[in-house]
Amino acid sequence: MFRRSRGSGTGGTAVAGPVAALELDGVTREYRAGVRALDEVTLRVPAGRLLAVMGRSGSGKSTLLQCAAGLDRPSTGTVRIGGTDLSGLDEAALTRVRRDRVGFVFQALNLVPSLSVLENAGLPLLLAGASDDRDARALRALASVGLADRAEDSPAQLSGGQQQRVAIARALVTEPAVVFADEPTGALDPVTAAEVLALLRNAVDMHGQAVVMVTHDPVAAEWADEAVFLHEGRLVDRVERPVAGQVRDVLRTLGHTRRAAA
Ligand SMILES: Nc1ncnc2c1ncn2[C@@H]1O[C@H](COP(=O)(O)OP(=O)(O)OP(=O)(O)O)[C@@H](O)[C@H]1O
Repeated sequence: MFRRSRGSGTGGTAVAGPVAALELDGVTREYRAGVRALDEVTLRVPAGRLLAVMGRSGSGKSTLLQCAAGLDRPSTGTVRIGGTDLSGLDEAALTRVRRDRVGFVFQALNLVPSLSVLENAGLPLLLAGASDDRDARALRALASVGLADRAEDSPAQLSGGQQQRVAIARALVTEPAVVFADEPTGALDPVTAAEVLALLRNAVDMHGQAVVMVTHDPVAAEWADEAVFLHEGRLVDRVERPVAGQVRDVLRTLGHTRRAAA
């Protein structure tokens, strides 16, 4: 059984200090003029911290993740990854930041079915042009999620939880400073979800990575050092060391249905 534990953390999202793994300053994203999917969001995620991003459907969570990860450009405001201001980068430089400093885990697993588990885990290294030690690094990443013995299988031969662990190995293989996870446990049963969350927690506690995780699940949020809450694009609340009951209360206050906050 996995036990939830937390590292010491290195301060809240709003605390100034040494260069943060991720910083958003006044980030606004308008898909249509006058309609703000994100509205002046400011937050700071130091290395060694797991942040849960919560809020009802349509509150801007995915938009925040996309802007923070350099997959989308804010309308106004600044995103910095490891101190690098993304707005100053052209597409090629932005691609390099995404490739070298960022890892992604999505609910839709998007493993490549025609590639082996090992090849999937090593894909970011292939895209980065690393050749010599690609398989060894991919195997190490697979070992870190307990799947070294499935390296030669195809993704279809694995369970949903195992596939999500491959997706985590793939996100960690480049040893990125920041890992973004969009509903990483949304499709998993509670035990398998706990295994996946333990892996993200381990990345934070053992390797000092920053993890930003979108989740609807108050129990998943308990694995975070801090939960922040979006409402109509605005960051309206934050809870240090969240516990599920407290998170449910905040979600209800923000108009979550009982079912969504269960
Ligand atoms: N590409 C787009 N074009 C126009 N509007 C968009 C686009 N993407 C998102 N939106 C709008 O921006 C707002 C925030 O959407 P977003 O997907 O970030 O919310 P969310 O909190 O992630 O929702 P969910 O929990 O349902 O995934 C919503 O009103 C949505 O309709």
